[in-house]
Parts: sequence; structure tokens; C-alpha cells
Amino acid sequence: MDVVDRRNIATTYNSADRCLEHGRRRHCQSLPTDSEGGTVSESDIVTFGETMLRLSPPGNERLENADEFEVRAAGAESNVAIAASRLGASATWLSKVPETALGRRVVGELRGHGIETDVVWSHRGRQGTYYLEHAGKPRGTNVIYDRDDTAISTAEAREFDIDRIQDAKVFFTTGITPALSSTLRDTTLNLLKAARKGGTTTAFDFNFRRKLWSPDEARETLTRLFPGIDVLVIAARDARTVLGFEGDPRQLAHKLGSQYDFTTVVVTRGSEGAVGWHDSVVHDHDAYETDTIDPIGTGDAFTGAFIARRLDGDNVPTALEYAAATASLKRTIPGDVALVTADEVETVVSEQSEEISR
Ligand SMILES: O=C(O)C(=O)C[C@H](O)[C@H](O)COP(=O)(O)O
Repeated sequence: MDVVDRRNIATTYNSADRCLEHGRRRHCQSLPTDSEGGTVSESDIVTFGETMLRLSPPGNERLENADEFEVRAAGAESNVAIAASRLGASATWLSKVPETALGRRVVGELRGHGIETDVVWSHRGRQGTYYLEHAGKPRGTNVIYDRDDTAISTAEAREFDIDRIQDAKVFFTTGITPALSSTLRDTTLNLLKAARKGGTTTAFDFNFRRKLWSPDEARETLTRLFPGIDVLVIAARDARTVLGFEGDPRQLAHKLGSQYDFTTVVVTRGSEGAVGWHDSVVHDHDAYETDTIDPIGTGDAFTGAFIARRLDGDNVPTALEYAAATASLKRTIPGDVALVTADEVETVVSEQSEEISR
């Protein structure tokens, strides 16, 4: 049986079931408290999605020949939460995780990165993993997913604390989540709707993953979510290959912004930076130069930083600048997660980075 159990995850709800039944917390008889009896903190940003265990051979060893793996927690939505928190936003990651050593490993690692976790522990379903083989051209870095029959694939909106989402300033998820199961397609839609209903800004990274579904399936599902999204982040290549839009990134941002009801559209263009559409104006920012150690998680670092800076009151061009700086720093760090400091980001923005700092 799946249970909502927050006992060992920082917070516990005295009357969780009743709260869930009745929806908004104002219908609950007691306020949620943490294990020390304090009030549950509201987060600036709440994210929802799967976090996998990432297994990668050290260096450039091939998977088929690997004797050992480096193990790290990795998932778009937790990566975004961590990047946002590194830039000063308070962040919570929501998910459904198997009550196993692997599930506990993921949650423990994320908490170690300073974000709050609010997890439905499940006695059914697996912990997703992915195998990563780093390589340069002409092979390129390769990912093998093992995420069938996971605990999160059965997650329904009613299992989560909707108050947390409605009390946050931003709710964030990605196009990866609805790719994982038909249940998660409904859940993603319902959580976005609930966020909107509570006045929470919704942000979404399109994040098309060809190894999870086809462009046609993705287009059909994700465009259905668009009316519930305020801030869309999308790679230029996904706007072209999945949505069938044409033009340069500025034109793509403008077309997406005017065709749908987004308040902000950010189109990322890899090593060439990103453009942001807001109030019918398009702004662009180049990527910063970087020596790449690990490219995975660059997009998530960018998005987390963009959201954090917007929450802090930056306009779109300034938020793009900090997002690009955070993304460039991420590429120098092994693992999915942008373990950067706000000072390092400032240094990149003011273009004072040095090869050796002493
Ligand atoms: O692929 C998935 O399904 C994941 O959730 C984990 C990925 O490692 C991150 O999403 C990284 O994505 P980028 O920031 O675009 O490099």
C-alpha cells in the first residue's frame, strides 16, 4: 500500500489525510508541523518529478567495460530546485519514491544539497536509474534509462500536499514527467491546474527526451498542458522538431509567445545562449565560455537560476544573464547538480573569472 509518510522527511502532517481529502489547508483542523513542532515552511519554488540514481563509470570508461560506477542523484526537477536554492530561493521537491535503500539514497542526497523534500513513500514500484557514458565527438555522451515500473509512474495528484504547491510562488515541472506514464500525464495536468487555482506561477521546461517517447506523442501531450503554463523554457531544437515551428531562436520565442498564453518564453540555444520573450519583447544573452567537465544538467542549472533571479525581482534580461552564468559554471562540475555559489555566479557575470583564483 502506498502511504503519505513524511515522518523522516523533515515535515509531518498531524491531519494529513483529512487535509488531503478536503484540499486546501484552511479546511484542516491543525496546522502542519515539523518533527520539532514548528510550522512547515513555505517554499518559493516547488518542483515535481522523478529523480533517478545516475550511474557513470569514472572518467571516459565505457559502460560495457566498467568495473565501478559513480553514483549520484539526478533528475531535471530536483536539479532545478537545487540550482534555484543555490541562488537564494527556498525550494521543495515533490515526488513518489520507493521505500527502499535506493529511494532513501536519492532523498538523503537531495536533502544534503539543502532542498526540502516532500515525498510519498511507496511499497510498490522501482527506483529509476540511468547509466551515463561520457564521450567526446564523434561518439558523444550517451544515456541509457532504466525507469520502467517506477514508484513515481503511479503517482496521482491526490497523493500530494496541494497546499504546498498553492502556497509557493512558483510550481515547476518538465516534459519528462508526463513522458513516464499515462497516469503521470493526468497528474502533471492536475498539479498545474491546482497551482494556477492557488495563484501560483507555473513554470515548465519542455525537455523532450527522444528515448522516452516520440515527437508526435510529446507534441500531443505537452501542447495540452500549455494553457496551464505561465513560463515556458524550451530548447530551439525541440520547438522545431517536436512542435514544428520554424525560424531562428528569436522568431521561435516570439511565435510561441504570441500563439499561446505564456507570460514568458525562454528559448535555449545550447552553446549560443538563450533568448527570452516577455511583454512582447525578445531579449537575448550569449552563453559564457566554459571548459566542460560534465555537460549534463546545464539546462536545469540555467532554468533554476532563471527562476530564482526572477523571484528575486530581476527583469528578464538580467535573469538570463545569471542563468547563463550558472549554466556555464555547472559545466565545470561533475554530476547533474549545479553545486555553485551565488558568489561564483556573480564573478562570472562580472566577467572576472580567472584560471587560478588565489
Ligand atoms: O534526462 C532525464 O530524464 C533527467 O531528468 C535527468 C537529466 O540528467 C537532466 O534533466 C539533465 O538535463 P539537461 O540540464 O538538459 O542536461
